[in-house]
Amino acid sequence: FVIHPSFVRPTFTTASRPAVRSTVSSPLQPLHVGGFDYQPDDEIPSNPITAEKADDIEEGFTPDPARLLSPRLGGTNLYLVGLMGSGKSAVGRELALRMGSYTFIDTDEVITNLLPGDATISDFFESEGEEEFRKIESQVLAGVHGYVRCVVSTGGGIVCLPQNWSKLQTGIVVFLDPSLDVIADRLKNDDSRPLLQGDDESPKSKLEGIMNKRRKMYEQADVVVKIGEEGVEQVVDVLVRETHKFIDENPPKQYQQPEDSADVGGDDGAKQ
Ligand SMILES: Nc1ncnc2c1ncn2[C@@H]1O[C@H](COP(=O)(O)OP(=O)(O)OP(=O)(O)O)[C@@H](O)[C@H]1O
Ligand SMILES: O=C(O)C1=C[C@@H](O)[C@@H](O)[C@H](O)C1
Repeated sequence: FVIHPSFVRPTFTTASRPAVRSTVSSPLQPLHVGGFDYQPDDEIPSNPITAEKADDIEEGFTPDPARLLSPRLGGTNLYLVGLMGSGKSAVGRELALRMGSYTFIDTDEVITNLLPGDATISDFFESEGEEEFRKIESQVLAGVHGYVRCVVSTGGGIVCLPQNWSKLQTGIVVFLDPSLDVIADRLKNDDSRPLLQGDDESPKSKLEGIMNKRRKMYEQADVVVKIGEEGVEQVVDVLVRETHKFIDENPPKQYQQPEDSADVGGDDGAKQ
């Protein structure tokens, strides 16, 4: 497999390509509609999607909180991390759809599209090894993080390389955390995850070994979504609620004039 770095760019499946990051001056925008307890009279930012929703509010319609996330994020990407089978792709796709103005990107899919012919990630692992895969994955993440308004489903091992965190942390990182039993059950008939192949150990015990090594890294995420038996829709609901909460608790930093400079030339508080 030879992948030239200049080809490591995401290909967008939606008609519109997201704007480049340099157009965003402030990552998180405050929203007058705070979390879920907005009032119908509150001002909604002038964005075609939320403006349309504002009319709905006046008619007593409750807007989808997922829609309300977009203006609060101001273009900031959401990165979903977690073990293989935790639902990053299924949940990420549904989330982007419900947010309305966000594009879904799956880094595993971007990598697969870069491989020749019908080659799969498992083929790449077999022929080039995990270390080479991690290099490509890092390059893909470096390409993806230059775009805004994306929900990014990442490969399960993306958290392992410290340099990837400098990219992930330009966005909000969300850890999807179902139990290992749930994951093992979801993947029992799926042979597309190379790290779970081989008869030496059961898939569940392999998952356990991988999780033991990675849990500390996954838990660096900004938002943790514990998952039981919830379906994809419900997981999106919880993710959206927890992300609103995260933004409430971590409001954008406003520019503040340093106290000293505000006093320059004044009568009181002047420096001696
Ligand atoms: N909450 C859920 N309830 C039921 N099934 C789910 C749920 N989330 C995901 N699934 C199913 O589990 C399987 C694995 O999910 P998915 O491919 O989204 O995981 P992933 O985290 O993206 O995995 P990988 O990192 O290996 O790509 C899929 O068949 C998906 O439809
Ligand atoms: O957990 C992992 O290391 C992996 C998860 C998948 O998403 C793929 O990125 C690949 O199979 C490796």
